[in-house]
Amino acid sequence: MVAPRILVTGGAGYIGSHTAKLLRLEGIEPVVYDNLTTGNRSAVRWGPFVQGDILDGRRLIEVIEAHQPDAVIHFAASAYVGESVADPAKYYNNNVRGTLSLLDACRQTGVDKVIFSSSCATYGVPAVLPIDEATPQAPINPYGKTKLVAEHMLADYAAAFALNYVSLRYFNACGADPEGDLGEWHDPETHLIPRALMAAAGRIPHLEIFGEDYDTPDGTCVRDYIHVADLASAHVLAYRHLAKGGGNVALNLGTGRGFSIKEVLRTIGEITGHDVPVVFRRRRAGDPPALYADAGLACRTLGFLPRYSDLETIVRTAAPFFGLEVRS
Ligand SMILES: NC(=O)c1ccc[n+]([C@@H]2O[C@H](COP(=O)([O-])OP(=O)(O)OC[C@H]3O[C@@H](n4cnc5c(N)ncnc54)[C@H](O)[C@@H]3O)[C@@H](O)[C@H]2O)c1
Ligand SMILES: O=c1ccn([C@@H]2O[C@H](COP(=O)(O)OP(=O)(O)O[C@H]3O[C@H](CO)[C@@H](O)[C@H](O)[C@H]3O)[C@@H](O)[C@H]2O)c(=O)[nH]1
Repeated sequence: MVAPRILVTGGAGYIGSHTAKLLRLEGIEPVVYDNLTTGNRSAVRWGPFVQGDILDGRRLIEVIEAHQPDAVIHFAASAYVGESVADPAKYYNNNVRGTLSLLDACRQTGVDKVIFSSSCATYGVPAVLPIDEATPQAPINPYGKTKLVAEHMLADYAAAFALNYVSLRYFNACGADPEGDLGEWHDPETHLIPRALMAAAGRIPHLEIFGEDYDTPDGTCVRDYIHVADLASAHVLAYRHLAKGGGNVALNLGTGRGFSIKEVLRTIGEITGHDVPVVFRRRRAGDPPALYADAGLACRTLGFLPRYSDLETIVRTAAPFFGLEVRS
């Protein structure tokens, strides 16, 4: 039997590169399609690389015709909440227009399975926690709105054309490849855990904490931190679900536990032996106070069970990329 092949848009990025590695280990060839705006060429090591933009529909069709993938995993997007508030045009263009361009290329070439990177940012400020998939989706920032539009596009294309999909609503991706091959390499880096590790390592003078006056137990934002290796495994499971004729579905990918910024910093101090120097700033626009998942549906539908997503393992795997030793 010929090995399955998957087109991985955004496969040079953080979550995409970890997923490409796992696909290869699982006997599936990842063909990475990425414009390298935030991704790294050096992170593409487990299959062919094509440099291209999802907005370029003609090129997408050429690449799909050349490689004949069985499915697409669609990571490529602009993905910063704060930036999306300042520059919504960038987000509507890349995330909405880009996804439309990709879905049209799939339709024209007969690719009928799509796994999409959605986000808990589509829920906005939920009335009830934890967030299950029936929670109303009312995003409060342009980034979350573009992800919600893309989810709607998938559902409408699936209803009208021969398309099957899984939308995966990730909570906060973090950590690094447990074997040390890949990490989170963004420039500039904006995410909490890498910024905190940079501050602990003395690479930046301090971590800025955006808001200490939220209605949360210690006043800082609460998030559900899910290890990137667990996210990668969910994509393999989602592909297998579609390959065996499983139905269209949107699933939360989280742990079910929320941690405040201060709790994250405490774990970093314990594991690395370095305190994180902090300064407090005002709230960042577009941030909900608390987000954590009810992750039961992904478990029931895909058999998804996080293995690496405790804060200690997250910090242990990520810290070495910032030159920090971890305590045994
Ligand atoms: N990091 C998180 O916590 C998180 C949480 C929820 C959802 N997501 C979603 O997961 C996906 C991957 O996120 P990430 O953290 O790995 O981000 P990332 O920035 O590391 O990866 C995105 C990749 O897409 C590529 N890309 C962007 N626009 C493109 C375009 N027009 N054409 C081709 N390639 C393009 C980038 O070069 C990069 O390699 C995104 O869709 C993001 O919205 C991320
Ligand atoms: O230097 C920093 C960086 C972040 N934060 C705060 O830490 C929390 C987490 O922020 P960040 O790591 O930037 O993640 P999110 O803004 O939650 O967004 C990430 O997680 C979302 C799901 O929650 C994804 O959809 C996005 O793509 C991804 O960037 C937020 O309260 C931030 O305000 C700080 O206080 N200081």
